[in-house]
Amino acid sequence: MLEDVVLADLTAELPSAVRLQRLVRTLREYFHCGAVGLLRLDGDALCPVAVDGLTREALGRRFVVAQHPRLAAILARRETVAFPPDSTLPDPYDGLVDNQVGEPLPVHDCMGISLHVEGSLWGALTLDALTPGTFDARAQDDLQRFTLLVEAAVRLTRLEQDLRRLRLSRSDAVEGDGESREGEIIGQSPVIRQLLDELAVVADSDLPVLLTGETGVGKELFARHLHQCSRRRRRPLIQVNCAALPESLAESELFGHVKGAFSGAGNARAGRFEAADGGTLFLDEVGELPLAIQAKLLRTLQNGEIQRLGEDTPRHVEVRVVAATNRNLHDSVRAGHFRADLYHRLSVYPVPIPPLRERGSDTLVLAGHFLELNRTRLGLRSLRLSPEAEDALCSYDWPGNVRELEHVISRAAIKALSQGACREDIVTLEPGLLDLPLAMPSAPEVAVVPSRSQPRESLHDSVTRTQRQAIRHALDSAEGNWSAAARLLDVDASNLHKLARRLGIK
Ligand SMILES: Nc1ncnc2c1ncn2[C@@H]1O[C@H](COP(=O)(O)OP(=O)(O)OP(=O)(O)O)[C@@H](O)[C@H]1O
Repeated sequence: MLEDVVLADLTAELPSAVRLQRLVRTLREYFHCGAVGLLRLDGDALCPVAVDGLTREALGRRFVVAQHPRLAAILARRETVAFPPDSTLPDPYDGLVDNQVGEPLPVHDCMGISLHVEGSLWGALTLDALTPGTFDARAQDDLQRFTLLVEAAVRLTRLEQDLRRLRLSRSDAVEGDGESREGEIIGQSPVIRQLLDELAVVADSDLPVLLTGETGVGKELFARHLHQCSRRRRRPLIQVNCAALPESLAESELFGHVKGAFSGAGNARAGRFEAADGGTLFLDEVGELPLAIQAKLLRTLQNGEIQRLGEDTPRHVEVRVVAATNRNLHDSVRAGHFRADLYHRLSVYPVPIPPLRERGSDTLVLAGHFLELNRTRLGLRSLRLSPEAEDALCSYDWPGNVRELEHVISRAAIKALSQGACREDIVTLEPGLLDLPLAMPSAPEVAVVPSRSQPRESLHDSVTRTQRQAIRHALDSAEGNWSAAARLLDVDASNLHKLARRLGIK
């Protein structure tokens, strides 16, 4: 029964975007139709918040109601409005239905109904069926009946969003409620909301996803979120950092090996692909994968089979691959460092994660989140930013993105505490406290001329000291992540490793 399925989803602990996504999918299955859209009224336009059977472009659209007579007719009434195949009114989804490949919609059935939440018009639900006659009188009645459930799901989502907003707006944190959770995606800016909506849609498909974006934007966090939102969430999520895989071990790490496959292979071992069977394999920094392994990865993506090193018989694996990179893979392909065919396989669904500087007020929302985490860790009653510190955070460019912000706040909080800045249990972060990390020098700026206090330092010593400083600083900023540090210094990760070893940096 449709009611049972929807009710189960309403009471299950699901991210709200996933709940709405499952709802439209359930409706599409129940009504045996080609596409279902749940649209929220935003000013003069209807904006899809969950779709099934429509292309991803539909999600980013604003359908201005006055330009779409079908939508206007649906919004004008409180009961099901049906458009039979002979209706002359244009369908707003022309070219957006998934199997249309941009073709105009053929003769089809359509029906829709307006949705009301807390007494006011909220939006609309639309259904399109490519087989005329699908939406008979009974289907129209059913839609009317189920609308109550759809409205309940929308109301629940709204309540959750209000609660979340309330929680985040309490920058003046009250006594320890410990509600700020690590690993949670924080952000209310339109770009992040749209991103989350998009991920909710793609999560349930098995399409490979390629997350791109600068260092520290949260690619790993979003990859985890994608897995959590997918039907695979009870199965493993296995992460592989491709930059940390030495070429000699990469094959056995990914695909496993049999006993004696190479010297040192004392026992047979399953690789990461097998470990991720039924779940998700997250290939972080995929742009760093050695070319020889790229060919093998491509084969696995093509036929779903892996071959353990030293074994002849292939094994079948059922794995969804999510990859991430902060390189421009187009450039890597052009430079011959990345296979074009693998690039096309991995980027079936590319998801660019926006840099922090494009997320508007999210900088302060995130700062509030990290402050709250530090407050709990440091056992403080209250911790807040001074207005000057807020201004400084907002006017900074954040080349290291959210990771850099996280560090800035942690350092500033600890510094404030260590300097005894506590007054009646309230710590105010003064702007000066942010100066050090905010002025994070890029590599060339670190290369300072020896100071007067070291007049006899040789050129060699001076260079070594500067290199050491720059590497430590970059590693510190990148939280010990070598590839991220290499990117901050604009050097190759393996060169950085070599140089660090020579300089005695562990
Ligand atoms: N929207 C967000 N909400 C809360 N925390 C975030 C958010 N985005 C990123 N973070 C935090 O910032 C840090 C860096 O994120 P993450 O490691 O996912 O970035 P990344 O893009 O994978 O970086 P890199 O390319 O350098 O590996 C992590 O501690 C993560 O939890």
